[in-house]
Amino acid sequence: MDLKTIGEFGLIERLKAGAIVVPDKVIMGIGDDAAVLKGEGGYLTLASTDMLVEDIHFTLATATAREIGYKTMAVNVSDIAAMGGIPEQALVSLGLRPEQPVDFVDELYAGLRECGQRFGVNIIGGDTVSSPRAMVINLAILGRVEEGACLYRSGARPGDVLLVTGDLGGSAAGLDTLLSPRPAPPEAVAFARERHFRPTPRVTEIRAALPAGGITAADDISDGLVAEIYTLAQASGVGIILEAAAVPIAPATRQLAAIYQKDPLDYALYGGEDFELLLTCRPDKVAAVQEAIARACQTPVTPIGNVVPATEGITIIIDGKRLPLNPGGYNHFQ
Ligand SMILES: Nc1ncnc2c1ncn2[C@@H]1O[C@H](COP(=O)(O)OP(=O)(O)O)[C@@H](O)[C@H]1O
Ligand SMILES: Cc1ncc(C[n+]2csc(CCOP(=O)(O)OP(=O)(O)O)c2C)c(N)n1
Ligand SMILES: [Mg+2]
Repeated sequence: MDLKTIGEFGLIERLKAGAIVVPDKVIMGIGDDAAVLKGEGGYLTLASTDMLVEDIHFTLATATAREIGYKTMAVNVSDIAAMGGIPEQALVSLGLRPEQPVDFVDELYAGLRECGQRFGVNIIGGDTVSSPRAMVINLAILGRVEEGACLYRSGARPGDVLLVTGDLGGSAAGLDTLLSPRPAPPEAVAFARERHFRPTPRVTEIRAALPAGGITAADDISDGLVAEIYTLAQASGVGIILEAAAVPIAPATRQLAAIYQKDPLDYALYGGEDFELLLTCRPDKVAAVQEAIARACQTPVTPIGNVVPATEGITIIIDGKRLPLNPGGYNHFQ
């Protein structure tokens, strides 16, 4: 049996067995955006890692070293945000071809530091090795969250409202403009490429929202909204109704979808790499959460659906009809 058969998530399921040998400090191991460990001073410790591989996550033909660095830090910070946490420390590991210019690595680190500076993350170590072919950059991140405030994927309950920060599909639209350039309004292209290369991890948003209370679960959108809805629903043992018309899509993303003859909803549902937060919230707290985030920043927070009992399944309302939500999204190996 090869990896294509079981896919990325089938593989991760297998890796869980026997992984924890000293459970004392482990509150959450494999299975959420970050691992959760017992910490000190009223805080839990968060730990996560994400890797970017040449020609899978970026191509050197379309991405600058600075963009690759920025994005590597941002996607990791996003995993800490998805736990409700504050990012703090990073370790960076590089696999580089010997011919790669030194300037490239300098710029990569400029990007890493730029994003690190923005979110208060130190680079405290890492590893450097040669790689015969694809370039690889891995970042491991540590953060912290107050005991009792940590947000898991498993906390959603029937009756909760499904919320999403920002807007969706911009990153996928940006990828189209990079991989197959077509004549398009420069502002739309710039917007979408910014979404693709410099996503904003939603730390400010979630930190502002937590004191309002009522948020029951969180997950960041790396593999696509639908993939994360399935992940969250499965972890929480619930069903979901997604309201297609409510999914926030920026005008620039719609413009590009028209140019690429794509359905903008497809970008938003299946594109991935938006690094927005998918949240569930008790219905009586939605307004308070929205107000708390509005006080802290400009990022919109949009209700896009409802949590229902698992027996109702995972569905989407399109044009007034409730249909099964087709699973899909990014899966390494498939
Ligand atoms: N090779 C691996 N060994 C152990 N745990 C892994 C491995 N790959 C992924 N995981 C864990 O599986 C879970 C799901 O991973 P993933 O879907 O990549 O999360 P995310 O989308 O938040 O990065 C996480 O808890 C992650 O730490
Ligand atoms: C050249 C190129 N092709 C395709 C993509 C799209 N893409 C690559 S990985 C990915 C999903 C997210 O990456 P993953 O490693 O699964 O992140 P994680 O879920 O671990 O956070 C997407 C949409 C891209 N960014 N660049
Ligand atoms: Mg991952």
